[in-house]
Amino acid sequence: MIKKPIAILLKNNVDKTGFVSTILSKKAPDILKHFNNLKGFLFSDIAIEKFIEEEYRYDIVKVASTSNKKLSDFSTGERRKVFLKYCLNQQPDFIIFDSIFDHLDTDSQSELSQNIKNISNTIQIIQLANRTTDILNFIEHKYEIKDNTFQIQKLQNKQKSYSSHFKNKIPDTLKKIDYEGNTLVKFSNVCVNYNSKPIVKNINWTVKKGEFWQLIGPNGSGKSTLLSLITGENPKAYGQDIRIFGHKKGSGESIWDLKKRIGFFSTTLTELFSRSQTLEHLILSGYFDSIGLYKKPQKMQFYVVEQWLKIIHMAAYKNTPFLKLSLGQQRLALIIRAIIKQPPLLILDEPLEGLDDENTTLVTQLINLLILKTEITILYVSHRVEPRLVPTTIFELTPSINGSLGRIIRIKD
Ligand SMILES: Nc1ncnc2c1ncn2[C@@H]1O[C@H](COP(=O)(O)OP(=O)(O)OP(=O)(O)O)[C@@H](O)[C@H]1O
Repeated sequence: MIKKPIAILLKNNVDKTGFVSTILSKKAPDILKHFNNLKGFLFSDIAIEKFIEEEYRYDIVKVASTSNKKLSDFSTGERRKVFLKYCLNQQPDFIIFDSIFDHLDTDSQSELSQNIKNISNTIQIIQLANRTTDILNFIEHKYEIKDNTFQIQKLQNKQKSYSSHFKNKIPDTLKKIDYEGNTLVKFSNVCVNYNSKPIVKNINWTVKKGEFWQLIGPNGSGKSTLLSLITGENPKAYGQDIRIFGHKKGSGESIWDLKKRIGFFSTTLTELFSRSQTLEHLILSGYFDSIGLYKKPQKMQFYVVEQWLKIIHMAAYKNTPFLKLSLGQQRLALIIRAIIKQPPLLILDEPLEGLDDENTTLVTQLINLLILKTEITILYVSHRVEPRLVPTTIFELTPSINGSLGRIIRIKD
């Protein structure tokens, strides 16, 4: 008989990978002991990353074999959908679903919730969540793990409220990188195709100093593609009418000139940091726009990082190798890395994914403070509605057969 589904809330300081591996290696503790006789499968970002790496290393298509497309060529949301199919094909006795709503648009979130509910009739489900609001509403057995003893306790129903992490100010940086102009990004009739499939069509978009934009649209509509045209990582930018910081794309500006003025965070960034650098060095590398730390930072830069580590309650992890931190901690650190130099343009691609309730509050407060106290322009991508985050303007992508079309929605002046 299939036992009832259970949900476990984990704080970001919990070593989730370690916890999952105790279950999959049949060493599950406490109330999970009965899983030790069963075959399990993990549905998570980390599992997906492992398959991406394998497909890349052996140049194979393993997961989406029917479409013959590598996982890396799907958008983050699409990847999760094809991975779920693969997961079910393995016919496990139980599935651990981790952070299920991350990267999914609202329709896909409801579809997946319904799918998991149906699956739970035949396969035992363990849902791992970082945010209380993410726990599936049909799950009655709710628990929490607060630290790396992996002790499982009944989840308290009372929601905790978190006070301000900032005393109305953020750590100052050494020397701000200024941009004199007023227009940071200007797209005129921009179109992108991949393998002759149109992705975005005739995009007209102007981003000005101090604005706070949210980029929305369903999975695969082209949000990350637009951002990669700005950051200089997409060769499709050439030959288009795109002006970044007043320079026309392809007019001779170097990628370093561009990187200097942009702070960038995406959940996919974690994949790039494979060497064993410490948390402190990782954040410091934000001053130099490099993946590793190759220059000696100034004393003041060390000091600023120290201030930030205190704010995010991670001072004790200063010398911990970045890859030893939990995924939520890694993401929080990468957000601070993007902000540390206080660039004119800050791009945050799904900054709240994988954060627990407390860290979500922290990053929300931080974004609001940046908007209130600095001239930083923020482009922010999220599928979630965060009531505490109110962008000034929304750029919405709506898919069409000829590629997604853009629409601007002004919220407030
Ligand atoms: N290198 C590539 N080769 C082929 N197709 C690609 C490539 N990169 C992206 N695509 C496709 O382009 C489309 C847009 O992808 P993009 O990542 O910009 O979407 P998105 O709106 O950010 O999606 P999500 O919300 O799921 O993150 C998707 O259909 C994706 O499969």
